[in-house]
Amino acid sequence: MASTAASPAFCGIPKASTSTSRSYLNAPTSHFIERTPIRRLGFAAAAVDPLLCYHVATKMQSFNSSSAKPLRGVVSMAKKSVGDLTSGDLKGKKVFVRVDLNVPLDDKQNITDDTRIRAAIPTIKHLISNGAKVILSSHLGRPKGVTPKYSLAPLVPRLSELLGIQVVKADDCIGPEVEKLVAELPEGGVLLLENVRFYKEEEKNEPEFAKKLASVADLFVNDAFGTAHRAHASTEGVTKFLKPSVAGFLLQKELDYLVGAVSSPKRPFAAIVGGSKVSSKIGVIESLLEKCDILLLGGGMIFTFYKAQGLSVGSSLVEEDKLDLATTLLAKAKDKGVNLLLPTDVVIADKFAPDADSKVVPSSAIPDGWMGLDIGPDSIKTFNDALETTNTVIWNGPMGVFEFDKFAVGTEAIANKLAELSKKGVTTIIGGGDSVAAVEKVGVANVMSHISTGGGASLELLEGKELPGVLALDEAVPVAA
Ligand SMILES: Nc1ncnc2c1ncn2[C@@H]1O[C@H](COP(=O)(O)OP(=O)(O)O)[C@@H](O)[C@H]1O
Ligand SMILES: O=C(OP(=O)(O)O)[C@H](O)COP(=O)(O)O
Repeated sequence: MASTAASPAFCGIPKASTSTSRSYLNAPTSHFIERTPIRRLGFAAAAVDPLLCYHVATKMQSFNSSSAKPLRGVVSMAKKSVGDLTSGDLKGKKVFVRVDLNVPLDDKQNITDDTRIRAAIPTIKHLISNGAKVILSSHLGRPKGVTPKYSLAPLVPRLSELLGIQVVKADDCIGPEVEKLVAELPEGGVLLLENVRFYKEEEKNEPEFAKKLASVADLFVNDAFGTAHRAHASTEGVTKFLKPSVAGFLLQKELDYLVGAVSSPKRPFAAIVGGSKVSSKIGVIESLLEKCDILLLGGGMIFTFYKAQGLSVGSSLVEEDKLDLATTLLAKAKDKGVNLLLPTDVVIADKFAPDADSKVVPSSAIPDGWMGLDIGPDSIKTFNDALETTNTVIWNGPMGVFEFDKFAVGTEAIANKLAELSKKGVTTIIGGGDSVAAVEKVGVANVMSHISTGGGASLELLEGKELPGVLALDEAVPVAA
């Protein structure tokens, strides 16, 4: 399924050969709005060297955006790593491992991008080779209760193939069946629990639920960087019941790069925010205004801003309860002198489909019944000109519904621009499953400075927020000088 030719940027992870766009063409609209369908990763598997830096900076504070000096206030908080654990710590031990296997599945439950599975492998292999009994936990999508299409069952064959052993799958994530399967697990065996979000207690981080999850294990490894910004039972709650609780290799690598990159960015520093998780990400814009010199908005994010300005947006994606926030953000950008650019033209469609009728219109002229699915050519030019002046760019969220070729132009143009800038020495950071999928689709992922598995997580890091899934982990024992 996967080619074996690993590019330098992918640091040893075999690259998937699956197509990422066609497989979404038959997906219902809700698929695109509800969850991020494509996951890609860069560096993760790379350095699974236990002697890597364990000092993970997890806490950042505000800094002055207008300053050309390095950003200040990054506090380093060293976290214990799975690489710190000896064979003696692991052999025969039941290890609860939180991974982010939130991969896209097509209508037939085929995995259309296995990057996040591949990204999880190094930590799991390390545990297996040290004789641990591995209990894997993940979410998939945003199910409301038990929802068969969000079962983790379709992941078992690929996981088994990549690990070279048969992974056992539980039908639940807690309860007697799980206890029995864990009891039967041999040293070096792997059990995959069912989607942890089938329980509402997961996202509520209910202690009793966390206790039940933890009850089958001896220690905890968190390797789910893409979910590290969520204080959920399986990311944060279980740490109250499992000691040690340590960082996995992927989590560690992501933080090592991202914290360094955003603590002292070369300026001008630009952020590009798009995609469809508007309510999750619009709040990030406020803190980006404190940190960035240029802010470019695209994707499904923009219509809430247009509507807040009194423009009609047809049937485009809008978060009605964020209109006031959008107005405030526009005013704040002006006050702070941040160059916040909204697209001046958009590609609109008469339906959410790859074969929709489409046309380019000014942002102020979206007719009723039409929806904006991409940024237009004038906007691409304006965005490219603004990006030309930058020295660091972080991008999360596609500029349009790039899964449909007709609406992929804006996203592909930005991907190409960032590739061009990267080759000239600009630091380019791409975060989020779909954004990374987009640069992959264009074939320029390899030239970017950093490819991250987490969109929301990387933005929250940039915001200066503490990631609860990291904060809850044990602190590293200081190394003697
Ligand atoms: N104008 C738009 N309307 C609806 N969905 C959009 C629009 N622009 C982009 N999207 C969708 O946003 C999704 C990605 O959003 P998001 O999950 O926030 O990004 P990431 O996975 O990179 O973090 C894609 O599936 C894309 O189709
Ligand atoms: O896909 C994810 O985040 P991302 O789209 O921000 O990269 C993670 O799996 C977290 O999913 P969530 O945003 O449903 O908590």
